[in-house]
Amino acid sequence: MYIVLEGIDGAGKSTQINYLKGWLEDNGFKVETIVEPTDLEVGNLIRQLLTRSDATSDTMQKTLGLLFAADRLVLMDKIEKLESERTVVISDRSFYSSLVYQKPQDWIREINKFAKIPDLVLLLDLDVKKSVERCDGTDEFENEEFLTGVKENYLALSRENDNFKIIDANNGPNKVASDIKKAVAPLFDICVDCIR
Ligand SMILES: Nc1ncnc2c1ncn2[C@@H]1O[C@H](COP(=O)(O)OP(=O)(O)O)[C@@H](O)[C@H]1O
Ligand SMILES: Cc1cn([C@H]2C[C@H](O)[C@@H](COP(=O)(O)OP(=O)(O)O)O2)c(=O)[nH]c1=O
Repeated sequence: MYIVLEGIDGAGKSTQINYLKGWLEDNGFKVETIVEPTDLEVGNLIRQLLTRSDATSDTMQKTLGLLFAADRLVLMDKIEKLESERTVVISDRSFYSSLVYQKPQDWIREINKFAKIPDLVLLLDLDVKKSVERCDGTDEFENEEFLTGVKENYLALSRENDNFKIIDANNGPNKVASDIKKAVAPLFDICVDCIR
């Protein structure tokens, strides 16, 4: 099982992944978490480029698109191996992030053709103003105008793909965690009514 948390910067992905991992482990499942970009060589290069003032330029967005795809490629074997060992994989971001942050979208789809399609995408939908408030502003993407476009792109993707479930990330952490559990429970035959 390959589950992905998506959402704009500061939506609560890292926070919720830890809750979800613990809950699934309490229900008897083996769980591994991964994050994009990785902390490997390509991922570290990406994080450096994200702080450049021209990070949102057309050329840099194409460069970043290629680098994110290269960084992701390495993860595909890891996901395959974990799934073969019946381990649940929960990822902080996926190729959907490239589709909503980079452009042109048809080209991004092309260079990510290798990427595995998640069984479930939990889109943590947060108000853009809250996102900017929560972020430290180190990367160029963390501005209201850019993230407004990203949020719209996410919602468009959720309308086009039936593996997406939208979670209201404007609520407190416990309510968000409860909504995520209710969305995930059916995949694991866990009783939804037992979730507080
Ligand atoms: N539901 C929430 N309500 C208020 N603050 C939150 C919530 N979830 C996370 N935060 C805070 O917002 C910031 C970003 O959370 P994080 O989980 O790192 O988001 P992401 O991984 O999506 O960037 C952190 O300071 C975290 O403590
Ligand atoms: C995986 C991925 C991330 N990103 C962006 C989203 C974030 O702004 C940044 C990742 O930096 P990060 O600090 O991990 O942000 P977040 O905690 O919000 O995930 O890279 C892309 O633009 N394309 C991608 O394919």
